[in-house]
Amino acid sequence: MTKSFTIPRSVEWNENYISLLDQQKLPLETEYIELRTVQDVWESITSLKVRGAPAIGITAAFGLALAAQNYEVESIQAFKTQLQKDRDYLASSRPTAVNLFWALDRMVRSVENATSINEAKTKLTHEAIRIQIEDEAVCRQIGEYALSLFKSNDKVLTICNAGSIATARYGTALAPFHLAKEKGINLQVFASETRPVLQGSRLTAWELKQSGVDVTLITDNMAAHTIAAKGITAVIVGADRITANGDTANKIGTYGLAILAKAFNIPFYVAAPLSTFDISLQSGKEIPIEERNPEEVTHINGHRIAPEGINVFNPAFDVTPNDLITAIITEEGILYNGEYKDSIANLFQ
Ligand SMILES: CSC[C@@H](O)[C@@H](O)C(=O)COP(=O)(O)O
Repeated sequence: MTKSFTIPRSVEWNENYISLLDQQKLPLETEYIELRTVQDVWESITSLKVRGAPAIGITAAFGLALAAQNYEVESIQAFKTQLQKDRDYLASSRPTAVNLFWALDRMVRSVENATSINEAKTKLTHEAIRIQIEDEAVCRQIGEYALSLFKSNDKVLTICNAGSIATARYGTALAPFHLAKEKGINLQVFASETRPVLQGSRLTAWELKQSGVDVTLITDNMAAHTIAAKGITAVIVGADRITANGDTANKIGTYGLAILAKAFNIPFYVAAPLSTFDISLQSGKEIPIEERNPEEVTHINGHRIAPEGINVFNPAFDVTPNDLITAIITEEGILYNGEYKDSIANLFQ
């Protein structure tokens, strides 16, 4: 029996505002907020109301289109100067997910040849909509390729939320689970809660449950025991930036799961669109890793759980070296360990 896809879009364009699913409020409230200024957009990205690499890029693209609608400038040159300023401002909202810069730069490029302000405004809106529509198709294709790596009754571990709400639709690492549900294939998912801000328990558990996927929540420190006790057959994760050699930045904790997968001799998959690759960087050592507010570690839901004045280290991402990654699943196909340098270069020729 097939089942249709029910997860709502997390970002919607509405001509003079952006409607955004506030991911900070999930799973307790499904609330949409209205972003009306470029500052609203910047704040929503920084505060994780929208998060997940492709969704950040989509929101920023709409943010630039939105900002440009209100420019009070007299010439197309002045328009482009203001656009570049807003591009740089939005680019400062988060440093690690390369989709943010990819989407913003694509927006700026889309008006390179515009000769009038009206033409440029229309082009920006169309480009942002295209970025969202393309991402949905890309995610579905990633899901199909990823699903081909699993068999019925597999038990798969994931971390963070690389799901529908982190993209235009379907997600990357979660796409195969949504598609399996549509096709009536049974996959069992184990979601790691993902401290400090709990994207696994708040978002992945919510999203997969909404979709009717068989999902079990664990805390992050239960991963090794769960792999052994439940017979996990694979790990799949998303990505925020993949360098030319296949090194992959993703949510903090991903690297540890890759080491566990190797220790247990099970495959470790990364699922990501081409917009997440940064081939200007040769290795993961060059990826800027965001460090966030210590309060994310010392507090849960506004409640202090650590002593006042404690030293805190709060990196939001880690980098998994390419040799620990069994395969990288893209919309163009599956890239395998040992060939990343060549296969990634080929993708961008
Ligand atoms: C399809 S989303 C891929 C990644 O962006 C995701 O795995 C992740 O690490 C998100 O981190 P977040 O800090 O929630 O934006």
